[in-house]
Amino acid sequence: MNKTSSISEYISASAETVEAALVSSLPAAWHIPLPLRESMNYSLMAGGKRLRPIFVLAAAEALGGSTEAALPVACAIEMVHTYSLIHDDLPAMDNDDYRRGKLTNHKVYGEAMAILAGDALLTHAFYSITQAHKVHGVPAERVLAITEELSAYAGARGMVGGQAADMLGEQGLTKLEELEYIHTHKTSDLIVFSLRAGGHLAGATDMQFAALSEFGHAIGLAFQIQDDILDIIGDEQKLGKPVKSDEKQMKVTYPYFIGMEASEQKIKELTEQGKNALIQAKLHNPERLLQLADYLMRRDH
Ligand SMILES: CC(C)=CCC/C(C)=C/COP(=O)(O)OP(=O)(O)O
Ligand SMILES: C=C(C)CCOP(=O)(O)OP(=O)(O)O
Repeated sequence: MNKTSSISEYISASAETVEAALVSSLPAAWHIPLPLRESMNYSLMAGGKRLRPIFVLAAAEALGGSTEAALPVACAIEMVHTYSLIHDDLPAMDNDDYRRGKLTNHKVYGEAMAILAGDALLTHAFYSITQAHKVHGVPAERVLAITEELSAYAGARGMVGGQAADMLGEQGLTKLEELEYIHTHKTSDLIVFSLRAGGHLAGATDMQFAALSEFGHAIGLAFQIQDDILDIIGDEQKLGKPVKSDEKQMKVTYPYFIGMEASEQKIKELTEQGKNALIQAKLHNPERLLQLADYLMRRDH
């Protein structure tokens, strides 16, 4: 992809590359019960913006690394994200019927198979990461660091912890800091992981890792606030999932806490803050990451 293409063209081309890799990520030769294989592929191949894998590729590129070798890690984070959406939609959690413009996984395959598809996608993500070393020759110590970070950012002290706090918060949040904790872990952590994984693949320095983390944290918070705004004013067709879902579940969100205008202002501030952190780190080629941040601030799906 040449440097002068627009950010939308860059996103479409990167998403296509990721999807091609995802299609063959679950080997056809493996003996897997058919409904489980279908249920995994149903959600994995249902579309979605592929934002997190694009961040892996763009971060590797920002540091002059290979995007080809980054693909197994890009696929891995999309598998973790997809598992989290399957489980988030279950009756025991958000109880949603539509996701990515299609019926949710449990609506098609039943709750038991949806839970198992999520479990299998999470497990397969760790297998996929090993392929960065075995197939693409990424040094084992870099793959080890990525594995350790995925377990941290996706697990109990990361996304799962954030989701648990979100569930507990439905009983009544009183402080903005509590909401920020939830967003940091539920949403930012996978974005921070994606950027840092790109950093590991390309051999980032400590200063570069710090900038990638700060950028990811800020962009992740802005992303979740935008998600909550779109839940109020967004278009269900474009989003591919129901709106007014937060209100239905009486979820306390940024627009509820500080109002719509202040939430939009907060998104702008966080985006600027994230971009500044990146600019100061003087990466080799940060353009795409900076453009992605601006693009996400204006997104409608
Ligand atoms: C361990 C699990 C299940 C994690 C889920 C994490 C997550 C970010 C869910 C979607 O959040 P949301 O409910 O705010 O978004 P949406 O509007 O897409 O449902
Ligand atoms: C963290 C949130 C808000 C869940 C939805 O994430 P995305 O908006 O990235 O979902 P897809 O495009 O992958 O479906």
